[in-house]
Amino acid sequence: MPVSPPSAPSASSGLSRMLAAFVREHWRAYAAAGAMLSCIALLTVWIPRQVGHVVDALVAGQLHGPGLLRQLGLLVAAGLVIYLLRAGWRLTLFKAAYQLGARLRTRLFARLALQGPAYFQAQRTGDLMALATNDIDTVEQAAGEAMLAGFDGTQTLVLVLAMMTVGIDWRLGLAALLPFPLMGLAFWWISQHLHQAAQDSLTRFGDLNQQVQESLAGVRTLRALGLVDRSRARFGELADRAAEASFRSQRWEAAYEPAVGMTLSAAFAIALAVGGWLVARREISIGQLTAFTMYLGQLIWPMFAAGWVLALLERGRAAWGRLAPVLDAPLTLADEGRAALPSPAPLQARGLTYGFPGARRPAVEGVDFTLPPGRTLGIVGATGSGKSTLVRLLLRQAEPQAGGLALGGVPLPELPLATLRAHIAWVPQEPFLFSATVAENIALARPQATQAEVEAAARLAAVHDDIARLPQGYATEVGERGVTLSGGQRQRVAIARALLSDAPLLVLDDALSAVDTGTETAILDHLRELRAARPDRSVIVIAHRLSAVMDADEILVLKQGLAVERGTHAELLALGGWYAAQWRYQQIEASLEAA
Ligand SMILES: Nc1ncnc2c1ncn2[C@@H]1O[C@H](COP(=O)(O)OP(=O)(O)OP(=O)(O)O)[C@@H](O)[C@H]1O
Repeated sequence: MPVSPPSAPSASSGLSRMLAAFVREHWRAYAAAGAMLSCIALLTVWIPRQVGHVVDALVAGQLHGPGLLRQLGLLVAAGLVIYLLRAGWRLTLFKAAYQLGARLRTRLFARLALQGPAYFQAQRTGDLMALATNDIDTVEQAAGEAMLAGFDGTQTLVLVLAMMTVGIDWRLGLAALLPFPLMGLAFWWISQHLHQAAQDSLTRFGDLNQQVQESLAGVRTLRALGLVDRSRARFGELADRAAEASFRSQRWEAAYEPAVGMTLSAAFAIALAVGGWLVARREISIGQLTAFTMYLGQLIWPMFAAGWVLALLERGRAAWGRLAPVLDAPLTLADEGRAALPSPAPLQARGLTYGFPGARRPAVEGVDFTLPPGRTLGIVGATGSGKSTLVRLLLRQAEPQAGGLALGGVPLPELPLATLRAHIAWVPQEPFLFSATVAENIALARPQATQAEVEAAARLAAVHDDIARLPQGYATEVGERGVTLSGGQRQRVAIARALLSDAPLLVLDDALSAVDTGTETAILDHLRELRAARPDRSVIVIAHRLSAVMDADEILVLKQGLAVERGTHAELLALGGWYAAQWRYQQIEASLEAA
């Protein structure tokens, strides 16, 4: 589901509230930048006035050699100071604006880190990535360029208007300003369209990002299925749409320029006609008319600034409209539990029931079990029978609709999530390896672990020899998603990671599916030996291969979410149900393979 933009007014007030809070916090930087801009504005309006005086003095023959040079020197010095102050305010202000970008990115990441899987199922990764990059850049520009250009433009406008009307001639001033209300109307009309265009452009960029993310993640599948051409065409189509949307937005932005140009041309024409008439009547001097037209020229900046600021704010509003719902989205995973975890803590499930949204029947229904500390629970069943759903409920990636799980008698929602996560070491069927060395990947949950501890965990997971054969051994970078390791090696690195974490409950969720039977036996033997050192460590083994659970203290057989059989390996064989049939089948399969 794409990130949906809320209505424009709420985005607008939200953006101004957020920006106001940011300016309050960084008021020193904004005040310093404002003061520099004020000096610039004063110097800017001083220059035409001075030029006017010089022109009048020259016309009257009162200014010669050294005096003229001094005046010119003053004007050059004023230009230089303006240049330095302009550099100063930009440096001061943009530093603050970049801090806003960094802060928003951190806030976004922190919020996303708290969301549960249900949230990510409803969001597109590429869209979220676009928010973290493109949309935040756009908001940052609203806080930097837009705020100060707005301030600068306004104060220049006020000063220039004052100089034109009060300082020179109010009738000439008013006459020259006649075309400006029309420009205001044009600005309003353009910004309405620009908001929509900017929103569209950001959304299209999100679509494009999503396509990049999906294509890169699934590049091998695309190649294997010969879908590269189709994917390229789709990508081209989305890139074209994003470019078109950007162009539409730029086109509306560019519309400010002719509006300013036409208004100023009209103002110049009026000023020259009315000014010429006033000069002829000797009500103003030629120098004053010169200064007046220079002031009119100076209005170009505030006008362009207004267009630019409006464009930046509209784009900022559109971006904030996409960002705010993600930053404020209610958490899909409540972390309100404050109870302490007793030790030892048996795991209990009572009437555990969960159905995925929209599913016709529950994925897990009325499941009961007890796993005392130090014991092993095996969970088996046909594919889709609800084994992984049970683990999801245990990790609180989803909340049961009926019944529940408790650790040491404390219902899971009453425990802080951090406590629950520290209690469980989970190895999924398809573990994720980060772009780091093998050693760092193993030591993920305990970065302070020594090399010897990392190696010991790798030996227990029967992956040490494989790692030793890698080019740089434990220091080998496994690259994005561990592409250099096989599926079975990745699984064993993840098992080593879980064993090193020392959590009291180890959950192997089909985590031995990609290793051969011999390696599986070795790992399970190691786990059994480990039990001697940590007698309170419990293990849940989910497997398709029954040899992985045959030594478990209790085995649960799931069928369409229901626990249909339970007992030890021997009891289940004696029962003659699904387990016994499956066991026989797998034994025959193994002997055929051996032959
Ligand atoms: N995210 C999901 N949304 C909707 N339905 C889902 C989702 N994940 C699983 N299911 C459904 O829930 C049921 C149980 O799935 P689950 O993954 O728990 O089975 P499993 O026993 O672990 O299967 P396998 O052995 O293939 O991993 C299946 O019918 C599956 O289609």
